[in-house]
Amino acid sequence: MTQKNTIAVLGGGSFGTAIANIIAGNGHDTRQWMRNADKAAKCQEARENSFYLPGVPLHENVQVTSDLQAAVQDCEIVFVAIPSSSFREVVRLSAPSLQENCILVSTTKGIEPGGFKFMSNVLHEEVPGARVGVLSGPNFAKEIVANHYTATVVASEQEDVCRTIQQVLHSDTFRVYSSEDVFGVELAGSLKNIYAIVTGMAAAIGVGQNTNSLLITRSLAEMMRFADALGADPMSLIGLAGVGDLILTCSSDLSRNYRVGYMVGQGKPLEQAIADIGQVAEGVNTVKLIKHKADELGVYMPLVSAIHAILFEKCPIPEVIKGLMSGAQTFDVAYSVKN
Ligand SMILES: NC(=O)C1=CN([C@@H]2O[C@H](COP(=O)(O)OP(=O)(O)OC[C@H]3O[C@@H](n4cnc5c(N)ncnc54)[C@H](OP(=O)(O)O)[C@@H]3O)[C@@H](O)[C@H]2O)C=CC1
Ligand SMILES: O=C(CO)COP(=O)(O)O
Repeated sequence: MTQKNTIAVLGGGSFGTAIANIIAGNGHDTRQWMRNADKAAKCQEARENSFYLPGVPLHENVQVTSDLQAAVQDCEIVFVAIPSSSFREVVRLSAPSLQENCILVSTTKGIEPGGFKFMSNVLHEEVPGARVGVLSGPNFAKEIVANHYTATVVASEQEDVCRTIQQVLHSDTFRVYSSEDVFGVELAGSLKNIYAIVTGMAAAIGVGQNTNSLLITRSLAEMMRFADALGADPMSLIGLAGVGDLILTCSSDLSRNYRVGYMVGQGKPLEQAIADIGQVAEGVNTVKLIKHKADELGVYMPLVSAIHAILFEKCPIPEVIKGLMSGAQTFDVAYSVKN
């Protein structure tokens, strides 16, 4: 029998709601914070987040509130499921009411705009001395709440943080693997969004399975090259947070990033595609940041350059594909366990 905790989830979107339901289902007192008071009241009253996960009952142990300080007060653990663009602002506002020694876990798969900081960096900066973890893996919120068998990864430099989060989230349908490589896991979760846009676009122009397989595999090669250049362990990219999430989001229109790519592939302007999704697609901002970093470091990332050219440089898709197909034919596998 695991200990009963008081746990907050910051974020009223689909993933925050899915995580809150898992925690509550394991018997913990769960508070879900959302910024919009009307939405919070409706969710609390109707026992359903009809805005992001319609038709899914909220577990009775979930209390929804728009009062941030009340949400985090006395919590042993706080999950932060806020888009990267607002993540720092929310953590900063909550900081004064956080219990000393509480565990902070980011579920956000993105990089802060205007710099190159991951959410674990933001948590450490805003709450010095915090015990920090990150959660990432092939985890569509809709499938989690439908109880499809799912696994994820918690990464932390502190082993007891991983163990606690594993206990809090483990259920009959949800498994949590651990990792010490916070940077590798965050990098994986952020990078895969870019390639979900690429494969979504490819699907829209009618490519076959050969092409999809080519794209996913070469995406992984780029991800590993980039991780290596940044001093992360490329091998972390072959776990659930890397390959697992890459396969998931590059193969399904449940992915919002994939859907953005699909719509742009059909000829819709990027801004319109983002508006039509109505939820966060982190990959759009991540493309810009990774392209800039890859250029700075001299890392060869042809797919990142290609999608950047299409989304932000107005390059026609057929021309970009021609460029990709006529590029240098290099080594297939650049890493070996023997090295
Ligand atoms: N959905 C999924 O399947 C998964 C998502 N993730 C990651 O989780 C993170 C959150 O995603 P998800 O829940 O899906 O996102 P959604 O788009 O479903 O929801 C975003 C939520 O963030 C809130 N929000 C936006 N801006 C602010 C702000 N300035 N202050 C406070 N709240 C704000 C929105 O509030 P409002 O409604 O008021 O606009 C909404 O509740 C993302 O980084 C995503 O990559 C990870 C795994 C799976
Ligand atoms: O990360 C996800 C599933 O693991 C969700 O992907 P999207 O953000 O593209 O919807």
